[in-house]
Amino acid sequence: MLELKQIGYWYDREENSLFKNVDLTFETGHSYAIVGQSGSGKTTLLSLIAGLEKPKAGEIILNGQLLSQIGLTKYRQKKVSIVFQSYNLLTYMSPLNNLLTAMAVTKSTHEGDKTYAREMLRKLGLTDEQMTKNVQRLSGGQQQRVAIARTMCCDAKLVVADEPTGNLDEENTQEVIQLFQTIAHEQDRCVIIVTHEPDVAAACDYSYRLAHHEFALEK
Ligand SMILES: Nc1ncnc2c1ncn2[C@@H]1O[C@H](COP(=O)(O)OP(=O)(O)OP(=O)(O)O)[C@@H](O)[C@H]1O
Repeated sequence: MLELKQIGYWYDREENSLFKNVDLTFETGHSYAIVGQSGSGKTTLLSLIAGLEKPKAGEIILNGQLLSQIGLTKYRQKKVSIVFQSYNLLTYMSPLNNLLTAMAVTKSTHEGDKTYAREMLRKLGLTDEQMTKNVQRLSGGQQQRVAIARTMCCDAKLVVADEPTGNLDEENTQEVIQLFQTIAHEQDRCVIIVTHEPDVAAACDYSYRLAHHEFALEK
């Protein structure tokens, strides 16, 4: 589904490349962890995959189309969905309105379908009452579940997450990992997670380690 071909990236000078000549392939129906030391460049790679930055070398190809052909704006709107450590919800809205807004902005096939949005939130463990109160009144684990439900309401087959369990306790971490597995396996999406947590990496189908400017498949 997603191919990275000979990707290289540096911030200041090419001699200081975080990584170069990276060839990676990601498929729908699977989850992938990206692990590696702090500062090695994991978030940077994710920002290239999310279309937030352009690679300095190489090409990113989605279903046979170059990202530059798709256009980064369209790519970010329709093709990729991002889950952040800090949830990034619209804090002045309810969970339900967060989902409806995302569905409208991304022109999801479920746009305007309140019943579907409610069903996703219910599936992720929110009560009818929690769905309609301000998101800031929910716990961190509940807010992250809303962020994941938002992804499930959008059509993007590619889901990227940067330390999505970084703010969660052990129990919520396990639940969130299972939700990502459901998104990958039951919704046939491609899930790519940057994580420091060995448990999260172990739960993913595959794990790539970034070390010495290269990615190696660990499992
Ligand atoms: N906008 C920027 N300008 C210059 N250097 C940057 C910028 N963003 C990140 N860096 C540097 O690039 C390197 C990789 O950063 P990145 O955040 O991708 O690493 P990471 O592996 O995700 O780290 P962590 O696990 O600590 O989040 C770091 O040395 C960082 O200081």
